[in-house]
Amino acid sequence: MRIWTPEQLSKAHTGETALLSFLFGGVALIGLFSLIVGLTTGEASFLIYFGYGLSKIVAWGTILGFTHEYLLVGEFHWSYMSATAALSILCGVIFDRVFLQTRKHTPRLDYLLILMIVNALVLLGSAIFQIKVAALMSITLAMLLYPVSTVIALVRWRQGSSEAAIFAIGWTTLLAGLFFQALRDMGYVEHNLVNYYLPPLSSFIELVTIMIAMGMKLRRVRLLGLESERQYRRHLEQSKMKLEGLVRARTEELEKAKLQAELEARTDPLTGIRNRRSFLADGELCLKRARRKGEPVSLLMFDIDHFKSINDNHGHGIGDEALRLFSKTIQTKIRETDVFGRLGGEEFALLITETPEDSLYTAERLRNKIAAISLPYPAGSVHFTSSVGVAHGDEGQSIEQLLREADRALYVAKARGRNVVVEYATGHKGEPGSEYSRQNSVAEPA
Ligand SMILES: Nc1nc2c(ncn2[C@@H]2O[C@H](COP(=O)(O)OP(=O)(O)OP(=O)(O)O)[C@@H](O)[C@H]2O)c(=O)[nH]1
Repeated sequence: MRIWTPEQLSKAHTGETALLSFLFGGVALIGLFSLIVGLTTGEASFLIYFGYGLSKIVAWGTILGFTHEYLLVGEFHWSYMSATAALSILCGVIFDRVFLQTRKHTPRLDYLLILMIVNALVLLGSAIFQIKVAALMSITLAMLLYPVSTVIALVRWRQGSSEAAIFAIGWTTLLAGLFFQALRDMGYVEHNLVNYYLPPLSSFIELVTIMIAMGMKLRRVRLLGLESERQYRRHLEQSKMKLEGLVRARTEELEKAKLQAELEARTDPLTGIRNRRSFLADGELCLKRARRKGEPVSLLMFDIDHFKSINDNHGHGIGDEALRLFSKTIQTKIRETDVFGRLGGEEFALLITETPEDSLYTAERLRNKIAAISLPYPAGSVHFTSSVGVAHGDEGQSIEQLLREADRALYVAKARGRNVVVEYATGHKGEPGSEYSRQNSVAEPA
């Protein structure tokens, strides 16, 4: 028993009021802060924490007697304390499950938390229906199960969650406060002002500590989000580069295929020289260029003599080889600017920028080279000759006209016994028999 002087009483009352304002104000502030963060970030744990803070204000307000003093004046009943304690336990355990993600990471221990929730509901029911025995049993079980959250927090810490360690400190502080209160209520600890407010203070410290743990978790989640965003961007960049590489490679492939297709469209597959279409196109260009420069142009048309008999006597393979050797021989003896092509079958054409005399000399030279070809054959070698018709582009003819003229000269060459050069003489047009003025006895130019 202690007798207070009025000053002592006033001083103690002021101190008590300051402490209570600090505790309840602090809890209210934390609750409000959680509500705002929960609403702005959409984080469920902050909203539940707001409920937890609110339930603490109600529970401690009732346990410390303020509810009966100010709200339910003259209506004290034990069940109020049980009901508010049940609500506080309920909110606290629901928060633990969400914050520590026990269902996902510690599924077995999670059953104990579910048991705590069920027990809290039983306590609430006992309070509502005022069944004292059930309430006492339920509150005792709740106290026994309280350390489970600390154990789970330590397990989660071992699993790598650093904020779980802070949570464990906070929850253990609360445990210590509740244990101390139980000792005090059972008479093991002295009933004084400090001991009276120690449990709510520990509950307050728990609330602050867990708030820190929540901040840590929020930061970690934010960093994880940033990291995964960075990884996603990097992945996107890599995919983009890969795709660009693929597109580039595909474009190059298509470009190559296009060039190849163009080449094939212009080339005779057997001899590798221009085909008829390509010869006509390039020949026309060559004609125009020569006219623009004032250069003379001549067209030489070749036809291998008795080619059918080569096929018939030695086989089609040798015939093909003869065509290849023929075009190779001509190709190696002409200039790069000359236009040479296979018109079809055993017929070839060559457009050269030379004077009529020089072109006849070239025709004769080439005819001789062809006659000298020796195509190896298992039973010896194959020889062949070629007749040549020459036309000169001196009257502005088109390439087709020149070809027609050279073809007529070639026809005469064949008629004259083959292996000769015959020139289409434009100057004698209209005079029958005299238009093919020259043959293989053309004189070499000086
Ligand atoms: N091996 C082979 N033969 C071909 C090819 N193209 C055409 N020929 C053959 O060439 C021969 C041409 O025969 P003709 O038009 O009668 O002429 P030719 O036997 O040379 O007689 P002349 O021209 O009068 O001297 C035909 O038998 C064709 O089948 C080819 O690409 N390869």
